[in-house]
Amino acid sequence: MALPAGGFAGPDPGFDLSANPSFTLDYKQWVSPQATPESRAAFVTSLRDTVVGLGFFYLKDSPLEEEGRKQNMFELSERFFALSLEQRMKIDIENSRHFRGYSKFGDERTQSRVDHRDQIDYATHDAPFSTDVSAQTPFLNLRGTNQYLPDIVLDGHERMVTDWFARCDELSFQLTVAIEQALGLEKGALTSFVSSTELDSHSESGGKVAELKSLPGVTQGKALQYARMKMIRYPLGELVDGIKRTVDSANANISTQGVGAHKDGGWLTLLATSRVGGLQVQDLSGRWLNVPHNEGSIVVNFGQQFEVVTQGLMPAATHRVLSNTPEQIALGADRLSIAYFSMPALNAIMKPLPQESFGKEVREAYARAQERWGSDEPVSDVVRKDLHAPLEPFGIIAWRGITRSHPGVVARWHQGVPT
Ligand SMILES: O=C(O)CCC(=O)C(=O)O
Ligand SMILES: [Fe+2]
Repeated sequence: MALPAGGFAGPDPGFDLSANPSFTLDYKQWVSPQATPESRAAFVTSLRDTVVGLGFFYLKDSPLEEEGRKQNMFELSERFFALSLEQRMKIDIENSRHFRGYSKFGDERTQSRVDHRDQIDYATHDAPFSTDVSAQTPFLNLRGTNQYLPDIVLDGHERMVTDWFARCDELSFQLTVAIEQALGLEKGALTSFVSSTELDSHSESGGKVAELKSLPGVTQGKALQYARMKMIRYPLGELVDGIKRTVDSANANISTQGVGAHKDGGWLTLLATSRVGGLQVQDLSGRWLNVPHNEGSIVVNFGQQFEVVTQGLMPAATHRVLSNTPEQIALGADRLSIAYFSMPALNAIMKPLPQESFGKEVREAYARAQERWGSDEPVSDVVRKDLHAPLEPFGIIAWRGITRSHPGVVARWHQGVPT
């Protein structure tokens, strides 16, 4: 197969995803007044190639770019991180048994090593389950309300985050519809279990990739829709908020781990970046590729439940963020990002689809990807099946992922609860 324009035949540590046009998809081809059946078909074809080949791509001209929305969110993020630590700690994540709120610098770990970032976590805003019910089913503690600073301290916090979250919900739904087509699946096969949009309003069939587990305290047949979002900062400097950057035991250098190598645990991630780079994705052969900020685009990638459903045909991309690197120090600015994670419903049991359900185009695209990256078996810095739990509801996986990232919340609210 001919290499795509921009070529990357051999190992090239400097390879940059934005340099190759085949990794940028145009959302206007899929949803916009100008979209035509031909442009929609072209979008589905490009999506199939990027999803199967890497699982990481830029999406340009999505609604998140409209009306200055993205700039306004980054401006909100800058205002938040400019507040004193004392003010930021008013919404400390440890105040919340639902794992929502601010985590200070150095509090999070990936693969047992410290991540050098601080962030606010949000999730679908819902009335919490009673403590009786959630004691029986610990992951029901994930449902609940967010923490926001009052407008007088951070003007627009709740309003802007709520708006961004809702738009990401809709965008992730629209992309999931496109993915159903890219995989040759029936309409509703995926959307009915992964979207935060109400089940019945969109789906026609459903029941293909998951079933809902009945749980005490939960109405039979009701999907517990759930998504998360984070506003993240990767600050420069060896000392942040009085906390020291750690030293890498392997080489005695100051750590550049912004967030360590991982695969997202859920379904689909929408990541808005600011101009400071540092994000990298691992290709199928294990090489790290740079994913710099691309003006007018967000980054989209897939989580491990996508890997489960496609039986590994579409591995979730392993990625990481380097921070406080010489390039970033030269730029003199912190990296900021806003990540939205769509997930299966908490009570959905995801089922691998039989291989025959994928169209032959999918298998062909996979063969092309293996050739492109020179790899038969995907190589990753993350253990295989990290967050897979066959025959268990997704909530168990979500609970496992979040409890290992935030031991402080577990110590405060969930001592003795299985994680
Ligand atoms: O901040 C970024 O650019 C990536 C964040 C990320 O991968 C995550 O939080 O899962
Ligand atoms: Fe991630």
